[in-house]
Amino acid sequence: MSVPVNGENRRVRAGLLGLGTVGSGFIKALAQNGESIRQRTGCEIEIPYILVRNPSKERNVKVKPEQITTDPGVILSSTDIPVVIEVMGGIEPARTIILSALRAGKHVITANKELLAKHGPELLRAAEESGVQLLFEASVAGGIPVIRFLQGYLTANRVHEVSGILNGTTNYILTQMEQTGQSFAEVLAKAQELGYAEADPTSDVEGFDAAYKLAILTNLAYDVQVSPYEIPREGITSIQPLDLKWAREFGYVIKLIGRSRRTEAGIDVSVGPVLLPMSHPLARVNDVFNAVTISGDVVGDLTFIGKGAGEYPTASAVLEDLTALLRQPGQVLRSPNWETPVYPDVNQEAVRPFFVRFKAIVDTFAHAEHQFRLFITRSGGRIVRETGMASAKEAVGGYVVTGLEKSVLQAFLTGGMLEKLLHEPPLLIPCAEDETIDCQDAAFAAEPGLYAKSVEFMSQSV
Ligand SMILES: NC(=O)C1=CN([C@@H]2O[C@H](COP(=O)(O)OP(=O)(O)OC[C@H]3O[C@@H](n4cnc5c(N)ncnc54)[C@H](OP(=O)(O)O)[C@@H]3O)[C@@H](O)[C@H]2O)C=CC1
Ligand SMILES: N[C@@H](CC=O)C(=O)O
Repeated sequence: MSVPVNGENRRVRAGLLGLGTVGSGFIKALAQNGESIRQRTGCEIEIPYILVRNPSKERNVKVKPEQITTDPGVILSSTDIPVVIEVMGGIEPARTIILSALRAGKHVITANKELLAKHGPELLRAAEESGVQLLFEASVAGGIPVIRFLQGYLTANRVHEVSGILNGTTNYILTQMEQTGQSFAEVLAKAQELGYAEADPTSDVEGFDAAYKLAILTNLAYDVQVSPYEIPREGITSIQPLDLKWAREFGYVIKLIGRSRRTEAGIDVSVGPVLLPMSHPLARVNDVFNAVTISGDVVGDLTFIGKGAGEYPTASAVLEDLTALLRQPGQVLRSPNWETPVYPDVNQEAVRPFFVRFKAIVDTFAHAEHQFRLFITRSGGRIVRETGMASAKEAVGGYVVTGLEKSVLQAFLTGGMLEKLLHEPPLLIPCAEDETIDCQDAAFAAEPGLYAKSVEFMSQSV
């Protein structure tokens, strides 16, 4: 099914699947910029049908009642609708509808990272077989054109690393918890209100959403197929305002980072919280902003920063995909090749600094801490930063430990005697490799006690 080429001054009908945060943003942005899009592409965009689940729901955007439908068939069977825009989310029925649209010769634009990460190869194959485009700029990092960059520009480079802040909700939560001291639950509710979070926010806070996006970026960057199920993943639900406060006192901020790197053994890929030194370029990327750094062998490092969620940034990516189709209805971007499955290289064990926090009732804390110090010294590690506080009932300590592998620390913290002494599971977060730690280690060696601060027991509650 063809889309009119530039300059034909024709009307293009697109079917919209979903009228939630992104769908409404799309309609509003189209109303705002439809005329300038027409001038630039020669096409007037018309949305004859919008698929929703609940037709009687009140909408925060103006659409005509006759546009609303609950039947995807009206869009799929219309021969004068060459483009389908899927912003409904979830796997089914989105997968079946997109496959039907592609097989019916319609171009598809989607924001659905979960679907792409889990079923991307099947969808891309269907698009190729039908000679149509499957565009998905909005699926990663909201308004940042990172897909376009990987797929449309970086063809001559060999990319060796892709990393960044890939989830707006968690970045918003971490920033707001630190800056306002509000609880996790309060800030999450605000992120939902702002339209940043997924329909089930577990996907955001447990790191699934970032893993889907990282799988898409990894597949595009290295022409492989990494399953999101294989990506080692940790979320932010165990992080408390106190951790963010102490991290800052130690010279860090906590960010949820997705990172994939080509190694000899395959792809080293992971999603999880990391303490970034304040000097790190991503340390100042706050609130709903995302950042993606791509490292190519010829170009070096490129970092993109922009809003990663919310109605307008995401609508912008969807609308840009649509205008790209109108301007260039043939092959818009390099065909992705996601046919070679690779398994993440999960055996990477780096000796790097780690932030550790544990809590115990006051009576047992001193014993727990003594065991911890003994273990660190005997294992050849060092505590280079420490702090703590206590109330009448419980005490908590925060530390930066160097010289040990994660598995060694983890085995001690979660197994055996220490666990029995603790109030709640301990927190263990890696710190980004950075020269400052080495410098501080040197100072610490020269002047013991300069950085290791004795635990202050305060009367305020923990
Ligand atoms: N929110 C964001 O910032 C971003 C979201 N995305 C992705 O965009 C997609 C949409 O997200 P978002 O707009 O936030 O989601 P919402 O939950 O706000 O909206 C989903 C819309 O799809 C409709 N819908 C859902 N399931 C069905 C179904 N089975 N049949 C018919 N209609 C259905 C809903 O109908 P009804 O209104 O009647 O319930 C609703 O209008 C998701 O894939 C998400 O991951 C990507 C980037 C950013
Ligand atoms: N829930 C997602 C929305 C955009 O992809 C996020 O918070 O990043």
